[in-house]
Amino acid sequence: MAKRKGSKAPANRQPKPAPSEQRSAAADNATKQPAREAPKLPANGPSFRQIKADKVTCTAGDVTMLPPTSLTVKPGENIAIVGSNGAGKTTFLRVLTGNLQPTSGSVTMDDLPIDERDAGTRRVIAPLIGPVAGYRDLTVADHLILIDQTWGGDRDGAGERIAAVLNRLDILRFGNRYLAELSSGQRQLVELAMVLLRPSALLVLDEPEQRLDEDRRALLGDVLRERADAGSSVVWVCHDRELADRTATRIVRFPQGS
Ligand SMILES: Nc1ncnc2c1ncn2[C@@H]1O[C@H](COP(=O)(O)OP(=O)(O)OP(=O)(O)O)[C@@H](O)[C@H]1O
Repeated sequence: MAKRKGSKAPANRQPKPAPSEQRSAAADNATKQPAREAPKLPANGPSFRQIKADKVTCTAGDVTMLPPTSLTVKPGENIAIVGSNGAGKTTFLRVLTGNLQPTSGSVTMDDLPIDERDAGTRRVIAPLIGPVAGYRDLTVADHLILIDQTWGGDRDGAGERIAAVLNRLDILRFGNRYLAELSSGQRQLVELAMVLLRPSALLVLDEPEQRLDEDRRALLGDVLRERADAGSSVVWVCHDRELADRTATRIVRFPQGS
């Protein structure tokens, strides 16, 4: 039988794995790390001196989505925003992260305007606001590798970094699952892993305690405290007042002045 020209690999050389196989190998490494006492996650991002929202408002037609609100965030702060449904908390997080332009007022980082399309803004702020879209045919570890590599992680260290985040959130065993194979609480933890993994100096989280049981809420509190202790900052909306009280360095009630 005729052989196709050049189809035979040299005997002393293994064929190179396809990029997708390389990624899967890294994913396997990420999920095969031995279970151990989860160490604290290192602070892993750039820095800022001050992020300042100055009298921002948002309106849509005759609806006031956000009444005048001001907030200054400094490194190491862990600020929990609390308040009733419809008070404008999510709207404020979107304005703070540069996802939504305020109708009036301004948001600046070190005196420059915030804009989520700007790479400098995205390097500093890691938002988790609303549901995260995922790929049906990528596992949890595959998603994390995508994020790690997109944010410039070195390839050799990816498995270890991903295992550390999964381990810290006690979800290492779900690394090889598809997102559709997770419970809503497990999915919430995976989405948290996605923002914890990437470099940032400010985490902005909308109700990260949602769908978590009591133990996982306590774990979430520990992880957020660690981030702030390491000099990173956190601004999060929380409907669990007890968790907010024992976790945050500052509580801000919305609407302001109420
Ligand atoms: N796209 C929109 N168009 C018009 N009004 C909106 C829009 N999105 C939100 N709103 C309104 O803006 C106000 C603030 O909404 P927002 O989601 O910021 O509240 P919240 O404090 O996060 O509430 P919750 O605690 O229920 O999550 C609400 O009255 C809401 O109905």
